[in-house]
Amino acid sequence: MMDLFSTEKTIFNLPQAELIYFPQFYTQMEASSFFHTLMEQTLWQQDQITLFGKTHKQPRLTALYAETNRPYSYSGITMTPHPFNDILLKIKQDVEAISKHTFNSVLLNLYRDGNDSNGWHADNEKELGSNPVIASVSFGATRNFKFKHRTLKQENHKLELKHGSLLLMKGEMQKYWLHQIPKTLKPTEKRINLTFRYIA
Ligand SMILES: O=C(O)CCC(=O)C(=O)O
Ligand SMILES: [Fe+2]
Repeated sequence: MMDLFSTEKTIFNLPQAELIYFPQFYTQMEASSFFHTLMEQTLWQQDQITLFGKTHKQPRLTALYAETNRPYSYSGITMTPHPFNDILLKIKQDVEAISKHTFNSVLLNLYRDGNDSNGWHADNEKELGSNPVIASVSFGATRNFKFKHRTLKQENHKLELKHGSLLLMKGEMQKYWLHQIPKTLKPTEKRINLTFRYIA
């Protein structure tokens, strides 16, 4: 049988992190089909976040899907997951096959345009355990993923996350590094990102 996804990959050599990028995890055709289905089927919501005592709307839409209905909290938001659907299960299986890890939840982000963003953070909630493997799949517009080491100031990088790509974050990345999707002034179409996680 023919492989539907390409295993062509770039491994970044970074201190205290393992980052592996598969630019064409899915073909452009498959990726476009996933994008449209996820756009329509996902139960998107926009949460309020409190930062420095002020309440704002989160600058993107999100949705959480998981195998259990236990609530998950991050950045002061508690989300109640929806059960996995067929398309999310299919992507989860593909990502599990290539990463040789098991995931039980996925957080989806919808960046509606260049004004939507995701600020500097690490995915270091204690339910994720000490060195979590996080699999990040992107569909739609290309956006810059920026990542920087918390203390080694010269370690400041960016990667363009493309339509149909997979980025695996492993090792001590969530302990020693921060990442973000900054706003952009360039006219930018919608982008959907899925981060698969194992929540204990
Ligand atoms: O949109 C992305 O590529 C990153 C998403 C992310 O970092 C997160 O949801 O924790
Ligand atoms: Fe993240």
